[in-house]
Amino acid sequence: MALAVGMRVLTRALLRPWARGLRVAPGRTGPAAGGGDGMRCFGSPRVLVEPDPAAGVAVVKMRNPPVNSLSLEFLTELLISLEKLENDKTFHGIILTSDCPGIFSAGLDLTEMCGRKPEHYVEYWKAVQETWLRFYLSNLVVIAAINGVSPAGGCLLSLTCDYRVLANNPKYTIGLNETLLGIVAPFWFKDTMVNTIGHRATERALQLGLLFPPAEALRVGVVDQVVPEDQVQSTARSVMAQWLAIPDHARQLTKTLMRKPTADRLLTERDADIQTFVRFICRDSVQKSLHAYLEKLKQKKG
Ligand SMILES: CC/C=C\CC/C=C/CC(=O)SCCNC(=O)CCNC(=O)[C@H](O)C(C)(C)COP(=O)(O)OP(=O)(O)OC[C@H]1O[C@@H](n2cnc3c(N)ncnc32)[C@H](O)[C@@H]1OP(=O)(O)O
Repeated sequence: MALAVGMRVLTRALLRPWARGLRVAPGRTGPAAGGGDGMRCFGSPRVLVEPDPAAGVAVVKMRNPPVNSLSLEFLTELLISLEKLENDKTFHGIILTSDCPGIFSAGLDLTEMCGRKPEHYVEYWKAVQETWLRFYLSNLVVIAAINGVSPAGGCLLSLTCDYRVLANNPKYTIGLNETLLGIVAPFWFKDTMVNTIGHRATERALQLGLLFPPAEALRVGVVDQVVPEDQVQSTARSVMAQWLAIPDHARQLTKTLMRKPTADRLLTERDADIQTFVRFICRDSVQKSLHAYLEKLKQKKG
């Protein structure tokens, strides 16, 4: 309880400067808006929220084209949407999905980690930490409907969810591929993966930077279910119904029991983790690797 309140205060303090100037998307009644009860879609430029109040569920669609890279602004908007839904007693569950065809999320925004000042890296890393903490510890049931490729930070975001449904498309790979970029997944990325697939599988996946296609992702346990692409949303909804049928207080306390030790490790080492990130990302060799990787992505088109 104290942790939840502390985190809210912290989020508000962290978000205030970034949130300035954020526009709320004009409301419209969407197909998932719960029929005739008049509740409208809301959100922000990069996050569309489709509420279904009758079910107590909101579909949160990431729409930061072209690849839903997790920029500072996008993370801020995601956090604001999450907080808004958590504070509204109508909602007990969120389905996190993408509005960008074929891409769940390309992970952390490489342009936030390249050629910037150290102060920017501090601000960015705080936002990445906060996003992980808030999603990982959310009292809501959070289900990822993974309808696209999901490397690195995109995979991490899905690992904060309580359940992952992946579309069965061989292009939709998922994993923590940081080593392929010449960077190292921080301890809390690693811990989240260990909690999901175990130590040995994580050791292999992280060292080799493995991006698992659907069948492999299911076999190793990175995702809980693989379904035909046109059934991802409906499957996420039926899974949500099962989770929401459990007495909420018992489920929430159990989630906290399972996840708090992992979250506490980052909470106690937060500042040190920021320093580690900034020192690491400022290294010439790391900047060179990231620039070269971004260049390779751009040249792929040519
Ligand atoms: C001590 C701790 C230290 C460090 C820890 C740091 C942790 C980092 C974790 C991360 O998340 S790093 C990011 C890892 N992400 C990736 O490796 C994914 C890279 N992207 C791709 O593989 C592909 O873009 C895609 C498979 C996601 C999509 O492919 P496709 O549909 O063919 O699109 P394009 O490749 O043409 O990309 C379109 C456009 O978007 C830019 N872009 C792609 N990914 C990112 C990204 N993560 N950040 C920023 N920008 C990205 C790409 O450069 C293209 O830009 P244009 O200007 O050419 O349009």
